[in-house]
Amino acid sequence: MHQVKLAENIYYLGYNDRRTNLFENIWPIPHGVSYNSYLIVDEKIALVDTVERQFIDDYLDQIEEIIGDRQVDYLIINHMEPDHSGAIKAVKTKYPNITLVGNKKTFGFVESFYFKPDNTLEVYDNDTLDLGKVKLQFQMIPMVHWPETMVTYDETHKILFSGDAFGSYGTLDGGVFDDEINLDFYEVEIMRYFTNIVGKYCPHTQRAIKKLAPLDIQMIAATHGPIWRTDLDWVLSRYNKWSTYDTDNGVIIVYGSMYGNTQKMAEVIARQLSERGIKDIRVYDSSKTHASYIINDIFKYKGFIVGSCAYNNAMFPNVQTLLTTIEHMGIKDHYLGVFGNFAWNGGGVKNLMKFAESIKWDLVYDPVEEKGALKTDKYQQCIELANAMADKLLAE
Ligand SMILES: Cc1cc2nc3c(=O)[nH]c(=O)nc-3n(C[C@H](O)[C@H](O)[C@H](O)COP(=O)(O)O)c2cc1C
Repeated sequence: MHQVKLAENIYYLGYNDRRTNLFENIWPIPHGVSYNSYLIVDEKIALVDTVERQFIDDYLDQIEEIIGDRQVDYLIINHMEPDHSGAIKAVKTKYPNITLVGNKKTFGFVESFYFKPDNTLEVYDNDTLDLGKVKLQFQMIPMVHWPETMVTYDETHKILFSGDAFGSYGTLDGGVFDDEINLDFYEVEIMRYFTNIVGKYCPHTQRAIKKLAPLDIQMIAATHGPIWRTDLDWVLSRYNKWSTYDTDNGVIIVYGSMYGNTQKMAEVIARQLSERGIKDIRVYDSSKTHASYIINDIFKYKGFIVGSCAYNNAMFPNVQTLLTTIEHMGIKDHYLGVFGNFAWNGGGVKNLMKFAESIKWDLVYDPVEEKGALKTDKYQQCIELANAMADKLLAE
């Protein structure tokens, strides 16, 4: 097997998952995902995180191929989510004297998921661990994106083992380091990973970025996606932009429509936005496009216009699911427009307005609600809604 090294004695031990359709059983991963673990072979031997359980056998074989009959002394647990902690039990069984390195919260999770840990090293901010040539330092970055999350910094090689922070969807198809890969592919995958998985924790991400800023980081080795050793700014600048809700001047229009009346309103609004010079307009049918992609675009563009037909006194179910996810993520700082369609007592727009009240985005125009086919009066209001959105965006 190829041995991929980050430094003379630091090995990449990663696996590509091209079988799983939904990450966390929610988010589509048509281009798969990698689970990255790292092995540091020094006077002491340390693993940094493990892999998803389907890869356990080969993972243990790979470790043995590198270290022979030496023992692994430390397992550093930056993050306990099972896609990285899945092999902990197997590693402990194979190397029973191993010391688990984590923080106060880590070991509680180890007990919840696997076993009561007996041999542990509890670390705090700035604590260090000496492996011989390699000196490791620990920093806590809670809620990026679990409570126990921490990062491990190799002071000797200036490598940041960052856990899920700076991770990406997408398998590593041969290329492992950023300079081995055409990054256009990851442009989409890394943003979707951030917005889907870490997006709820933007303030925590900002705190983490500021906390890690004083470190001289020459390489970032995350638990998913490429290892960054050449253009670190590529990933750092993007994480910084997204986690500050820094959006561009575009509009996402999402609708829920059974028979096309709500869709028609969406088309009118989209065309008027275009006539006003807005170039980035994305129109999505909530039944067709997974929330993963729509949420991703909400992190890209400042304008969001949502429409729904009335459906059993409520809004269209797929729109409801999307809005619940957006609300739950607490995405901030957008312009909002609302429209819909009904036949008797409504339910769509009424409930869209509840979303508007709770999300507290800037509602640019009164909600537009048509009964059945789009007629002149409401057509005009769709135009005015689009104009109000364009006015806001063009004034930015
Ligand atoms: C299953 C179903 C449930 C509906 N529930 C409501 C409702 O609760 N209130 C209402 O005013 N109209 C209701 N309607 C009527 C639709 O909202 C109306 O026909 C609307 O024009 C559909 O918009 P669309 O063409 O975008 O699907 C319902 C229609 C269907 C088929």
